Amino acid sequence: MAGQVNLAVGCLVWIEDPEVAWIDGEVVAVNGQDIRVLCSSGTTVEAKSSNAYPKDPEFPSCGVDDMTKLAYLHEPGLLQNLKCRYDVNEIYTYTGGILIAVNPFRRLPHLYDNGIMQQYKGADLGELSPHPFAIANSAYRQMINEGISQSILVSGESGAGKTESTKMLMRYLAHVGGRDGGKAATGERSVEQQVLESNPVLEAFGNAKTVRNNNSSRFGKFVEIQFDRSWRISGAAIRTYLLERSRVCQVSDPERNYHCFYMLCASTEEVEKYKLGNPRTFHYLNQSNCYELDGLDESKEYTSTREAMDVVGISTAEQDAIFRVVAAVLHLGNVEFTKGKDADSSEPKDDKARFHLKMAAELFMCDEKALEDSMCTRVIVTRDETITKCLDTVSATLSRDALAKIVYSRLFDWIVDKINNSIGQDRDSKHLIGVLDIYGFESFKTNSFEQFCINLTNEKLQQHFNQHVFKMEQDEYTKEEINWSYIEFIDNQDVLDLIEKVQKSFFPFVTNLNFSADFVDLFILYS
Ligand SMILES: Nc1ncnc2c1ncn2[C@@H]1O[C@H](COP(=O)(O)OP(=O)(O)OP(=O)(O)O)[C@@H](O)[C@H]1O
Repeated sequence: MAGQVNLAVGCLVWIEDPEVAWIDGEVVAVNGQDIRVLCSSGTTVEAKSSNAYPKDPEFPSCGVDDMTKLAYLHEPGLLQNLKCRYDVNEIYTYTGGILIAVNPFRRLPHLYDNGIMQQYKGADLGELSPHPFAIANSAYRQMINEGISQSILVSGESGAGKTESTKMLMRYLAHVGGRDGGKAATGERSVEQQVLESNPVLEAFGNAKTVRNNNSSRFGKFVEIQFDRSWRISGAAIRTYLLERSRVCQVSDPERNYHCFYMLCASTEEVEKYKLGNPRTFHYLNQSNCYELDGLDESKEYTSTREAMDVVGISTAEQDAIFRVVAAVLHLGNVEFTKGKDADSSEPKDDKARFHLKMAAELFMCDEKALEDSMCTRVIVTRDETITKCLDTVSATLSRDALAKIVYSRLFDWIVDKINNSIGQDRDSKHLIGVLDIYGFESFKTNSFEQFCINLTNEKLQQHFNQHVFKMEQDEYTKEEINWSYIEFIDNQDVLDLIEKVQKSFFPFVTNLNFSADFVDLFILYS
């Protein structure tokens, strides 16, 4: 859009600003490609006309509830609209059939009560103010009217509010499709209640404090809500993707490891039972100086996580087993290595390392020597023989961390399976609504491989968004025979090539861990 409009004195424009992103003003002089702009802040700036974007003089002061109503669809125009709405507490805005949510960072309970849910029931998309309830309602209606399953994608940067939005979508679906009365009368928990109640458990093991978000989901989640012939919820399944495994043994300041580690260390009884202690004494936690979260009592969190586990059908014995593994992972991280007797070999460094090795083995319920060997040696199987090769201290440490990551991610998968078994799936269901909450990414100098994958998938989503919304608008204009210059939407080949490369290089490794099915699905979803 920039540079395509002839600017004359008196035109209103947007100019990029390094501090506030965009500033608006009026063109007061034009000299070829150079323009002088008197900004609304009172300053005068010189700019190239090719870098200026036209500003709509008739832009309504409270903005518009659908971006496609804007005169100019460029970045400053979209941001201005979102900001105007945000200033009057309107955090939701449509772009065609897509809902944009701006994180309010404070509770707005009046937006989500039962009365509001009731209002959206049956209303057409666009009839009422933009809202996640409207999106969920539209998916539910379309499923009924067209008889086909629906999916809702929730995407955005870390801390943008995806999980909160997902919870609102689920609450609405539970409201319109739930079996109120029925099971509740018998004291049994309904499917929708169980799906909502599984959140605290998943968050305890899959969420962590990051720079952006104190409760950041470090995994992607696809919740499938299944419906019966009378369009009532009859089953559900939670599928999780791409748990950030590297966080188990690598945490950068001021972030934290997964919440469950700190909760466990705060429970006096368990600390004694599992020979734990202050989080500062564990290598997997003390790489960062952040141990506490403002306003959060970890020992209370531990109790509520166990209560939430009761609710989703995880027995007390299973809960004990889960936390035993969490404690074992902490002990494992403290097993340091020193050079062994043979060349390029290694062994536990000292008595302290031996103690943690013994504890880890005890808690994993495995043989101590076998656990040591699994870290200090590598077994190579050839056609003719089996060779056991010693590992030096660096390789043994890498083996230890790999083991911790695999154990933790398997534990997470086990918990998800357990929740799914308890909720129960309706194998006969022909219709479902899927909600995909793909976890947010942050751009750091050294992103982990998991973050790299997420960035790729989000980039694909972004492309999908651009193509879908603006292509839809173009089609609409064509239908109405409005003169509209075509934009050609070309898939970003670089991104496609990169995804292909990642798939090829990553799958053999992933297959070893039995995660291939999830990855294939994920990539199919976005490819
Ligand atoms: N609609 C909302 N109302 C009130 N607070 C919100 C809302 N959306 C987000 N927040 C606040 O922002 C925080 C971060 O939101 P959320 O956890 O949903 O982000 P996210 O996009 O899922 O992040 P990540 O990808 O890191 O998991 C929440 O803990 C909450 O405090």
